[in-house]
Amino acid sequence: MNGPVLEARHIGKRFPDQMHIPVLSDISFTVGRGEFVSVMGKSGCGKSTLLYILSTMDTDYEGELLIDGELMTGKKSGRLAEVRNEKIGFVFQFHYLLNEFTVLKNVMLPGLKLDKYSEKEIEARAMKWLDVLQIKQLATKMPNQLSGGEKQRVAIARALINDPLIIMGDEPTGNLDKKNSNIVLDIFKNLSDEFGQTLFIVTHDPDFAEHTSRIIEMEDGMIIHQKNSARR
Ligand SMILES: Nc1ncnc2c1ncn2[C@@H]1O[C@H](COP(=O)(O)OP(=O)(O)OP(=O)(O)O)[C@@H](O)[C@H]1O
Repeated sequence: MNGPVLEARHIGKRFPDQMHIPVLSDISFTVGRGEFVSVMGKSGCGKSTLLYILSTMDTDYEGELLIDGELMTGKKSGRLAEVRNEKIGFVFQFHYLLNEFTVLKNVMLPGLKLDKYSEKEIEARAMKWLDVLQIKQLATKMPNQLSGGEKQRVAIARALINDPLIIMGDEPTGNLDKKNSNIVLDIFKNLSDEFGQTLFIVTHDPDFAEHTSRIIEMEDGMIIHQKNSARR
């Protein structure tokens, strides 16, 4: 399909214990193929809540969500899990690598859950991404032998293994020092520029956001501003 990768239509959210205060109100936007979008806003403005809805993990919201032109709202949990596994790659603030497996196996795991590629292909793809991210030499290491920045690069390789339509990130540089944040930012820019990867990243960091192609700015659960950055 050639329509938007992601489309939010008038999304709203209230938590059951605080029904009178909307945490999100009337959030509407689309993300097109190959866009590198960042979402900025002060702590508590609703960024993580929004990402949880966009990634289909929270199904209790107002409005509609479409991924790759398919309406997600009201879909059964089985279909939502399929869409998550096939179309979305996740990168979080913490890497969530499994300490009992090697780097290579960690990157391969989401691929092994799907029938999309054979095990041999998954291994080749994992090695390709480890190479692109310049951590191929770490393939046989265990996660606890890596630095924080290296772990986050492994997490990015893992997010790429199923050739996702979109990568969603929740503060992926939030736990990194400046040097490693810049490495991760360069990786995302490279994925966007060289591979046409669509990226949707929640961040606190204005320096990071400045390098994305569009910034969605939120305040008190609403979008207050959207701007295309100077980058393109
Ligand atoms: N399960 C919940 N029940 C009730 N209120 C919640 C729940 N989760 C989040 N909230 C409230 O919703 C608002 C938005 O929270 P959210 O975590 O989405 O903000 P955020 O912009 O991601 O913040 P941060 O940058 O600190 O991660 C906050 O006021 C928060 O207290």
